[in-house]
Amino acid sequence: MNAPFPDLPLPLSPEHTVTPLIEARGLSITKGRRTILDGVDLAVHDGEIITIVGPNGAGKSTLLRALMGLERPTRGDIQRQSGLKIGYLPQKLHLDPVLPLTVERLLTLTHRHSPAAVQAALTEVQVPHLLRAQVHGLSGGEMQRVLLARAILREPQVLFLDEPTQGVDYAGQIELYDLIGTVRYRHRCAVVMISHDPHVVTATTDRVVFLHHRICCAGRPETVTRHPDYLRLFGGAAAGHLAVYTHHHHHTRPTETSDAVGGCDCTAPSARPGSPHA
Ligand SMILES: Nc1ncnc2c1ncn2[C@@H]1O[C@H](COP(=O)(O)OP(=O)(O)OP(=O)(O)O)[C@@H](O)[C@H]1O
Repeated sequence: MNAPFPDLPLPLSPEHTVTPLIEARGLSITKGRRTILDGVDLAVHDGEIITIVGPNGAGKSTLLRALMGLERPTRGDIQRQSGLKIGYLPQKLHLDPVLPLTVERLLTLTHRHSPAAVQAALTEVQVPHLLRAQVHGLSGGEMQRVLLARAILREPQVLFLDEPTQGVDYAGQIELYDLIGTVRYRHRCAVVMISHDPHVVTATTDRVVFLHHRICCAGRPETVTRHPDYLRLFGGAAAGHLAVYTHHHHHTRPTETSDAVGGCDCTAPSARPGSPHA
């Protein structure tokens, strides 16, 4: 596994370590009587890869959508750098299974891009041959690469990826995470992604945020994966996998990421009134 562009230090410039691209403070979202997010503080800095992990229904997609501005906070606020350009790979794309749709058309459906740009994006995600393929005939891994191409075509400053490796086998997942790492360097963008498989992702990320409606712990992958709350939910096997698949990217990170923070009460469901566990 080669580290892409290992000589390029990140974050990209000192001022970016000070002013985040996006910052959520005390973010809470309730739907009906359910608390989906509860007092989440999270800053996204230029050039970093943040991975949000957590069990089903923990609020990961809701947090991603809130950071993008697609969900309104019930409490707290989210600051976004003005004119911020984002790219989004959604968890589900609702496409009419009856209508024929080529990859080329999918990539230009909502935004105009030159044929050269479309071809370049497909080449970057290593599926240049799929330009004229029908979307409905793509494999899971091909579809995720096409959706990644669609997201990077917008030259985003922040790339939001909601489970980018779903439907992809284990070896394919590692390749895809490597590709995401390369995209981050090539496009100089931050990446915020959700993963269901903390085993694989930990080595490709600068910072892991372990979410269970609130942030249970956050920090560098090797620290979070040893956190008692993390081990309680994902099991000790996670730490073992980390040893198998480890990158050694030599770049700097914002200082706040240097240690795991936080403590989770997710094993004490009824601890707080109005908690989502109640
Ligand atoms: N509009 C809504 N109304 C009521 N509940 C909702 C709504 N949207 C999401 N939820 C609930 O909020 C919880 C968090 O959903 P979310 O999709 O953010 O979780 P997640 O961590 O991404 O889950 P998964 O890993 O299964 O994709 C879920 O229990 C979901 O059913």
